[in-house]
Amino acid sequence: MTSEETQGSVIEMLRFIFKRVWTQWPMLLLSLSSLLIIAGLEFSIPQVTQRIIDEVIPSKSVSQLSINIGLLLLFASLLSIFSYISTYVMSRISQTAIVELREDLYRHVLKQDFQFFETQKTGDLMTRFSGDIKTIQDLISPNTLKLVSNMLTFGFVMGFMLVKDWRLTLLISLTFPMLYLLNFYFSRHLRQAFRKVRQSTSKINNQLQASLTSILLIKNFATEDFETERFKKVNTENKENYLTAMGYQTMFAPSIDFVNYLGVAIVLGYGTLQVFQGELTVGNIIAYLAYLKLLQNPIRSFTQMVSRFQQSVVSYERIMELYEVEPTIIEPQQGLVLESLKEGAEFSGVSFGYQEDQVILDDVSFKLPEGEVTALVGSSGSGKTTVTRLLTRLYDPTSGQVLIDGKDIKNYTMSSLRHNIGIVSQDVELIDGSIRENILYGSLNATEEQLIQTIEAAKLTEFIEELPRGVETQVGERGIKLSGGQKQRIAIARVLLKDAPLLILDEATASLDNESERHIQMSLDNLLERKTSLVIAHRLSTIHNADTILVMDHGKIIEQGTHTELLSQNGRYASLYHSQFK
Ligand SMILES: Nc1ncnc2c1ncn2[C@@H]1O[C@H](COP(=O)(O)OP(=O)(O)OP(=O)(O)O)[C@@H](O)[C@H]1O
Repeated sequence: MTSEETQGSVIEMLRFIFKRVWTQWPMLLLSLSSLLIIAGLEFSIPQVTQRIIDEVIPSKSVSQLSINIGLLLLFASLLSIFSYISTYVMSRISQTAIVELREDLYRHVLKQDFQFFETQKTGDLMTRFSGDIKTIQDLISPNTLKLVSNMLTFGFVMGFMLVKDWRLTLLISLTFPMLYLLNFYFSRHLRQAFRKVRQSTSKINNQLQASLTSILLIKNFATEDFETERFKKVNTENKENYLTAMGYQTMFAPSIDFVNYLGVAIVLGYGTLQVFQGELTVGNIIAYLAYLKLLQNPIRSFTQMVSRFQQSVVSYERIMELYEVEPTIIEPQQGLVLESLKEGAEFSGVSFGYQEDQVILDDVSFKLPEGEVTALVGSSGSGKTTVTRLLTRLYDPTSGQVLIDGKDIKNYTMSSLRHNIGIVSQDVELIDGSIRENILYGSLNATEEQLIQTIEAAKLTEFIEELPRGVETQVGERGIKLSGGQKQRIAIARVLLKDAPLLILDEATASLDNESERHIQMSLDNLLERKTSLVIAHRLSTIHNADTILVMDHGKIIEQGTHTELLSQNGRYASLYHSQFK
């Protein structure tokens, strides 16, 4: 990246931050006015010191001394009070801005297409939310504001010194270009180094996330050492990147210090010569040394800020990358609200691929008539789950239409469409909470009575009654404390309670033993009787009674009919069926 691009990003970042803090302008104004007062006070204190040395000491006047010491203490206490105000107010501004940013980003990320989450690494997303936002938070900090107050003081002091002794001021100013060059050199390297640190931190998070979510796989295959070795690699990479960054950062401060001492030497050397000639007083030199510090402070904190800026720009860009992603599955401008299902759903000439030039569904057409059970069977990978993803608009077809009640589903608002569809999928997803929270998820207004009826219908009553804490039992992260069948039944209960008119059961009875399957099948049959449904099953025994069975192969519907019709056709369905029941 060229330095112009870097500057562009810095300016964009500052604009971005400014927009976020400006909404709190009264607070910001309060903080800034405190800073102005602080700058004035910092400038005035050396004046008092100089007066004591040059005027009070020769006059030997105790009353003058008391007045000046009193003034010094007054300035010092005001300095403390205003520092407190500006720091506290700035912390509030920063916290408020960051909370809003985090919320905003969360909302933006949740809005993204399903595909975004399938391709994005969770660990990387987490780093952007935690680490990168924290870096921006550090930038909107009291320390940054301190830089503003230092700069104000710098302005006061430079003006004053130029008027007092322009030659000395110019001599000190000679050190400024050196500081600029040092800044320029280090900032470039620091920026690149911190980008690498962030990237390797993301890798660590990804690896952690991947192994913690696949812990069962790791245990079963006893791959702990293998995983630890992989972790060691990314961890070491992170250490090396961090050390490179630290190398630059630690070289940075001493180089700046050296140039600062050069300034001290100039003031002492030039100032003492002037005292020899009677042009300056000792008080002047002491005041100038204090002022030199006030000139150096901003540069010192500026140099610290440079590294913070480098990190922040990297983080800012990573956050912006997230903001720049826009969902492609979007709501219509004035979407129709799907109230309920009247005619049913239909796939009309639908083709689809997850990537360009990929054909997963090839000109698929079929109907899901209202109130009927339609079953979808076919070999693994033939595209059954993909059909359900198009029906719920997780993806849009590349060509053709998915219709509900005769209208393309793209016309409906996303929430009304999804409210009308209930899904029990292959991979049951439970939230980390109680059984109650899991069943009520999505139907928060359900009554206690409805909850009990649902538990009964899903054949969960006995299981729940045996638990010491009943429905309040925590299911553990990702339902780890439950059996596959229990999880499945909770998921079925959740959909039962949602009471959506269109149901998708994707291998809904997959993890159930014969006993529970019979139980659940009964309640599912009751449920299906009144609903329009699409049932995906590998076990053909579960779909005998379906009104229509669709047979899918390599993304095409190759047969269609009732169980008896399809058996008599002696085609693909018949051979699948016989292979399961011979
Ligand atoms: N997110 C994805 N990105 C790319 N390809 C995918 C994705 N999801 C599925 N596929 C591919 O699409 C094809 C159809 O997958 P799908 O899950 O629809 O099959 P299925 O019939 O439901 O299989 P199964 O019965 O095994 O669940 C498969 O070849 C699969 O590899």
